Amino acid sequence: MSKKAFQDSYSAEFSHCYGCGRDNPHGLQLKSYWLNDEDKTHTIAHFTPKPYHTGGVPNNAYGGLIASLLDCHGTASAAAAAYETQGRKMGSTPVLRFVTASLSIDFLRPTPIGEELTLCGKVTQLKDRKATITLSLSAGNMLCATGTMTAVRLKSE
Ligand SMILES: CCCCCCCC(=O)SCCNC(=O)CCNC(=O)[C@H](O)C(C)(C)COP(=O)(O)OP(=O)(O)OC[C@H]1O[C@@H](n2cnc3c(N)ncnc32)[C@H](O)[C@@H]1OP(=O)(O)O
Repeated sequence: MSKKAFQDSYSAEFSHCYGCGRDNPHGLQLKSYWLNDEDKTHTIAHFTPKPYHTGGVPNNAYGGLIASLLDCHGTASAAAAAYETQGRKMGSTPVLRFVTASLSIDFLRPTPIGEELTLCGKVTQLKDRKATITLSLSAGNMLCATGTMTAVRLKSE
């Protein structure tokens, strides 16, 4: 994908996140995007779990991995939506950076290892510093997990 990922617009100080930091060689380096340029309401990311991401049951991904992926996709989606609402280019200052205040996940069925996963997000509410995001994770047409997140924008100081 040639488009710039949301996380690639994070400033250097925010680029070491375990889940999505481009400067963390030990991390997952998740990259999130708008689903398409016309409809900037839905976000998407992809990730293929490696064998060492197993939760112990052979060929099934670790639940913590799924939580990490949804965590980073959700906060990135919140940031993108906040910039969009303000009509600003992502990454421009003052920086709009969100952290997870709460994350609830339903693990609907086992998530396979070695298959490309699709993460989807939608910011359903954005009010002052608080965003509500609905999330999903699928393998092919199989919905494996859904989530709801509250993300809070960091104060500028
Ligand atoms: C940054 C780089 C990007 C990568 C991010 C990856 C995602 C992560 O893993 S982030 C790490 C995990 N998260 C954290 O460590 C956050 C720890 N918690 C905190 O720092 C604070 O509790 C924080 C920032 C969430 C909220 O504190 P504070 O800034 O004082 O917010 P506060 O003014 O109390 O509340 C703001 C709004 O959020 C709501 N809120 C705060 N906490 C919660 C919560 N746990 N659940 C639901 N709503 C909440 C409040 O009710 C309030 O809403 P409203 O405006 O409607 O009244």
